[in-house]
Formats: sequence, structure tokens, C-alpha cells
Amino acid sequence: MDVTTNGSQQIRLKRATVPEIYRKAARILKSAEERKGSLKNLIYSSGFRDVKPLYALVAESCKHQSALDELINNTAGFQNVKPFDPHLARILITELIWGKGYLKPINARAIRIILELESDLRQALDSLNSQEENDSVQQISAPRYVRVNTLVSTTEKICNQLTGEGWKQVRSKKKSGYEGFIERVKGLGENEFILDFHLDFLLVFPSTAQFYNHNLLKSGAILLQDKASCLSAVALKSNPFYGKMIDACSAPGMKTSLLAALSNNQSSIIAIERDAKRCNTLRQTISNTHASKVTVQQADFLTLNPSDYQDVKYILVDPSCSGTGIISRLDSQRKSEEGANLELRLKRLSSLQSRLVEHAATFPSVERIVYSTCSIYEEENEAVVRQVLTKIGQSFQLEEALPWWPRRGTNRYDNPPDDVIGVKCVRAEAGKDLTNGFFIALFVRRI
Ligand SMILES: C[S@@+](CC[C@H](N)C(=O)[O-])C[C@H]1O[C@@H](n2cnc3c(N)ncnc32)[C@H](O)[C@@H]1O
Repeated sequence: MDVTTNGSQQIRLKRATVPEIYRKAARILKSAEERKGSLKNLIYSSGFRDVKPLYALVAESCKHQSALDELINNTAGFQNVKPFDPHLARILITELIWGKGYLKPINARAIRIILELESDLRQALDSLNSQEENDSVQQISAPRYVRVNTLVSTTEKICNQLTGEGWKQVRSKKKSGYEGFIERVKGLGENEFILDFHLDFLLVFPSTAQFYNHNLLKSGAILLQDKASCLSAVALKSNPFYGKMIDACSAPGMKTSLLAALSNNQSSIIAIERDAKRCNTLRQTISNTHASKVTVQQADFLTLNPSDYQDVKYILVDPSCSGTGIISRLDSQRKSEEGANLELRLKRLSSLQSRLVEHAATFPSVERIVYSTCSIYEEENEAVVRQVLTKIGQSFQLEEALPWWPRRGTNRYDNPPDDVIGVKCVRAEAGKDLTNGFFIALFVRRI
């Protein structure tokens, strides 16, 4: 029995249980974290009768995961309430702040605790939001990413050479996870570097590190490539990774060269680029990086006749986009392009982007298509995926790209529970991942 006060009256409340939808949602979050299944499967197998609101709640909570973690860790009151299921806390806070805006019944212990902390939580959220605004106003300086070209050398050899030159390789504490890694990168000293948290061929240096004249760069043993840009080639990779590929929009060829490295020069790759000048740069990249099975073709991908490419299994579509995720352009672009101009430009870009992916889907043997942009706008990202699925959804399904990557797309274009987009797509954010802003979607042919 709980006691609460109403003016001078004391009211005795009977203890109630937390509603089933919240308990189920919390269990699903926990199982998803433990990689026991996809969100969709976990929701369906939860036995809950009304999957739509359950899905919406879980998806909303996933969307705000990092804010929720911060709120729970930084709201003083939470330290004094134990034991408290952190997954249930996340669900209840989601409902209170981004969902219905209220919680019932108030005499369930977990709900009462959250309601007692409500004003602290809202205050913590306000300061989190204003901190994020400050961060985005400040010039974000990305670290220098160095990709080891595994066609030429190995990560170990490159690390040894660099330490021989005076660089110091550091590590982040394993226990501190990805967030600890990001903090370690932010604190890199000017002669320090660290192996990337996710990609074993990527080294991370402070932004001041200079490699433009380095012999390793000249010999093609290393490339200067942002981490997010590496992720789309990695998302295309299947296990095994073998078969003909097309890179539909290739120049300057960073992703083509990574595809060649990921397939260990075992697969033929056709690198398409429509712009003649950029084709020259592409050819240079391909030759400098020893990507020996790449053929460069100057053409508009949309004019390629799919029946001439019967055995192509993989297509990467990384088309022209607004480039609004690129860190060096973040501030100036946002200020200079607003309103109607931007809307029109995004409309044009997204229409072309959709056509390119739809065309990729007409290649007779294609099994995997990756679509990526360095845009922060939903119009060029989730909305393109939604549009493309209406055309190719019978033959292709959207698959969860890079399941180990923490940041996912927005769920605004979802039609749950069967048709989800956000959680399946990857997003990278400058402020959180120290990479360019990026988006990736993976389409896989239905069997
Ligand atoms: C974002 S860049 C590609 C970057 C490249 N994937 C890389 O990682 O180095 C887009 C490129 O696609 C080319 N492009 C745009 N539309 C195209 C089309 N329809 N056919 C072929 N190339 C196209 C542009 O000229 C530009 O060079």
C-alpha cells in the first residue's frame, strides 16, 4: 500500500502493476540489445495483442537512446532509486517525454518514481538540448581518418611504421565502449593515434595530423578517407563477398577502391562515372590503390542497359547529394541555403537519387544494393528509401544495414509493424560519431 497526500488528506493507494505494454517494450529493448533477434521478430513473438503501439513505443525509445542514457545517468534522483530496471526506465521516460506525455497508473512503483523525477528529467533534457545546440554551433573538427589499403599492406605494418616515425598508438578502455572511444579520440594528443572502434583497417589521428606528402599515401598503402564513407562499402559486403560489382557513381573512387580491398581484388568491379574530369581522378585513384580488377567506364548509370550486365551481383549507389553532412561545409551551407531554394534542390536531388536506386534494381542478377548519401536531410535519405520501396518492394526488401552500428535512421517514414525503415538504416552524425553526417540503406533481393 502506498501513501500519498492530497492537501491535508492522506489517501491510501493500492499498489498497481506497470501496464503490460511498458513491461513488454522494456523486455524487447533488452533482448534487442542482447542481439536475440530483430526488433520486428521480438515484437511479434512478444505475445502482445496490439503490436502497432508497442512498435511505436519501442522505436521511439531506440531513436532517443543516447538522450535517454544521458538523462538516466545525469538525473541525480536516479542514483537513489534502486533497483530499477533501466530498460523499463527508458520506456517510461520515452512515453512521458516523447509519447503520450503522461503515465498511468500513478500507484505503480516504477511509474511513481519516474513521475517524481519528471521535473528533474525535463530540466536535464533542456540542458542536454542547449548543449547540443552549442555543440552544433561550435566548429566541429573531425579527426583525421587514415584507411589502410589492405591490397598493399596490413594494419599492423602501417602501425609499426608510424610508431617508428614517432607516433604513439593509444587504446581506449574496453569497458568504456563506443562512447569511451569517442571521448578518447576527442582527447588525442598531437602525436597520438588509435585504431578505430569498428573498422580494423582504419586509424584515427588528431585533426592536425598531416599526411599529404607521406610516402605511404603516395605508394597507395594508405588513403585519407572519412570513416562514414567507408561504412557504405562495408554495408555492401556479404559473407562470402564474391561476384561482379558496379559502383554506379564512382568518382573520386574512394569507395570503389575500398570495395576492391574488401573483396581482396578477387571480384571484377565496374566503376561508372558520368563526368569526364572526375573520371580522370577516378582512374588515378584506382591505379594508385592497386585495385587491379576495376574497369572505369565514363557513362550515365541511368543509360546502362541492365541486360548487358547479366552477372552483376552487387551495386553501390552513392550519388550526388546536398553534401550537407560534410563537416567542413556544415556551417556555411546551413546559413546560405534555406527555405524555398533548398526545398527545390532537395526535390530535384531526391528524384534523381530514387531513379538511380530503382534502376539498380532492374539488373537481372543483382542481390544487394547499397544506397548512401552524405546528406543530413530526410528528403534525401529515409524519404528516398520509402519512395524506392513502393517501386521495388516486391522484389527487394530493406535489410538492417550494419547491425552493430548504434545510430539509426528516423522512424518518421515507417509504416509499422511490417514496414519499418528507420531502424534498418544507418546514420552517422558529426557531433556524436566524429565523422561526416552520413546515411546508408541496404536493399536485398527477396528469395
Ligand atoms: C558523391 S559522389 C561519389 C563519391 C564516390 N562514391 C567516392 O566514394 O569516392 C557522386 C558522383 O556520382 C557522379 N554521378 C552522379 N550522377 C551520376 C549518374 N547518373 N551516372 C554516373 N555518375 C553519376 C557524380 O559526377 C559524382 O562524381
